Amino acid sequence: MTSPILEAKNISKRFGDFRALSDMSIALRPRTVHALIGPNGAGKTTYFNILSGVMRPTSGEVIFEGKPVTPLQIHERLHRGMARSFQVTNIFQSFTVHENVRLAVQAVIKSEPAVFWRGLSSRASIQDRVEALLDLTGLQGAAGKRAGDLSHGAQRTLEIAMTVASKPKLVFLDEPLAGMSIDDIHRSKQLIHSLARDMTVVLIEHNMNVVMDISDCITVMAQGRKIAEGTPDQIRAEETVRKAYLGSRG
Ligand SMILES: Nc1ncnc2c1ncn2[C@@H]1O[C@H](COP(=O)(O)OP(=O)(O)OP(=O)(O)O)[C@@H](O)[C@H]1O
Repeated sequence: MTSPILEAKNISKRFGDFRALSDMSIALRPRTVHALIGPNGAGKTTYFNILSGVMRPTSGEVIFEGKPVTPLQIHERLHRGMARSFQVTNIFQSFTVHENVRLAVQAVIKSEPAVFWRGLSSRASIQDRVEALLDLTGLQGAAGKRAGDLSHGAQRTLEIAMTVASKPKLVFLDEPLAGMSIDDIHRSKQLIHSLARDMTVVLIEHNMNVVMDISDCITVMAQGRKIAEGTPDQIRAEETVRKAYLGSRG
């Protein structure tokens, strides 16, 4: 079996006396889509923040490609190949789509070790990378538009283009399909699938139909614990999952 690209071992998180996460372990296989789901307050965001480096755990360890990354900051994790989306607030609304993507590519070149970006510092290769990202995300047609004039769905897609500018090996997407129209959801599902050809995708998503469609593996959380994990078919068949969701609605 392939070694996991990311592992979390026995992660716990306390906020004062409140235990938000208890003993959460996970192992992500390379080039898969892995979803975190669970009722409101289950601890998904806290776990996501700890895995991606926004927050430190109270105890436990995060390991990327066999090396501990628990104490590393986000930018240090980016150097290793872990990227995370930060919602549309990262987009420059008055700049064009092309300019936004170019800025993301240039920002990575500035911050990355030369070895990672060797051959990508010339103007032509920056342009090539921008075109490749626009192509990947289907945003070529909108390249000259002001980002602020895009639909919500297209802005989220732009955010993904900017997040993967660094060619990460692992990308964290926080509710990438939230607030999207049906058409946008369909396009974004295909985009997430195509990302997983080159990288591992970890996402939090509330739309269960989408999660079932696009995930290779799903971790179900409730009250700060993992209550189930498996393929969409395995999760559908889990009685504990049904109970957790019904419990949260009832
Ligand atoms: N900074 C914090 N200080 C205190 N409690 C917190 C903090 N962040 C989260 N919590 C609590 O931890 C629990 C888990 O929150 P978290 O946001 O991780 O859940 P979630 O599964 O992402 O929920 P949702 O689906 O509603 O976003 C909640 O009870 C929340 O109130």
